[in-house]
Amino acid sequence: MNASGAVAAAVVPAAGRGERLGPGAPKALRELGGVPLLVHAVRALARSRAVGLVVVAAPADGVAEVVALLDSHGLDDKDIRVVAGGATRQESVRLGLAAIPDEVGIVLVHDAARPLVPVEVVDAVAAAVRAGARAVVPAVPLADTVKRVEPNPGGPEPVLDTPERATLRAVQTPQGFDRATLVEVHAKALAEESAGTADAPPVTDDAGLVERYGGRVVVVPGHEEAFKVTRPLDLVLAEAVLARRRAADAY
Ligand SMILES: Nc1ccn([C@@H]2O[C@H](COP(=O)(O)OP(=O)(O)OP(=O)(O)O)[C@@H](O)[C@H]2O)c(=O)n1
Ligand SMILES: C[C@](O)(CO)[C@H](O)COP(=O)(O)O
Repeated sequence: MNASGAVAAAVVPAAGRGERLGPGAPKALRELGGVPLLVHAVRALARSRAVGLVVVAAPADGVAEVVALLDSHGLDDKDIRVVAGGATRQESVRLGLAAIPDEVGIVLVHDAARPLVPVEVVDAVAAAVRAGARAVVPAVPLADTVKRVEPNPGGPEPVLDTPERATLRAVQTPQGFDRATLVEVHAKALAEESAGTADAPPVTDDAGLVERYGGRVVVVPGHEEAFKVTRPLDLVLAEAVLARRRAADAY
């Protein structure tokens, strides 16, 4: 714990291209309400008293730009560091993690692409790790029925089965970890990839790595406004949510 009472550091992977959002700047630098997604995401973390340090993994050719951007949005008084991200989300997280001082025991990983996560979710995830869980994910129940299919791009896809919806959750970030656990699973994954012995498909989140190596992951309630800006319609929704918050003077 540092002098401010904060117990956790956060890694913000922000080095993605945002291909699904369409042509333009890297997604983290695209604007929502006139402010880059990354700035919203960092502010959301900085609002939490649990978070004492934020490490941003920026596009590799955009580190100086991201430093200037964060400064110009008044975030220069926080402990925020910027490192070069990698070719995959997993690599960006690993590079961010390497920049966290050894004494930090709890690490949150939060997508720059989830700009509107409420501070209550950040606090709840950090509190669950502080209470002893090694890996914590916020998640929400699904609104749609989900079917597993045999992929057949461009054609009809035979349905294999329908998982029971009550047992499914859509997983968000920040995900929270005991630091040693997160460092260990990232190191194992890197070793397997380097040796060419990885025998499972790449994971899409950090908790997935913990699961892969036999660790226990628990879910806490997420929030519908913590959705990820992935496709153009998500940006339309995010603008509406932000406008509502601004009208309510919450921003
Ligand atoms: N090489 C990468 C790829 C992704 N990310 C980050 O991981 C988060 C979640 O990824 P996603 O939303 O899938 O972002 P992109 O990879 O940018 O999206 P797309 O797949 O549409 O290109 C984002 O904050 C993104 O910037 C990252 O830091 N480094
Ligand atoms: C980490 C994540 O946001 C949890 O839902 C998600 O797995 C990222 O996946 P993506 O393929 O990078 O969109």
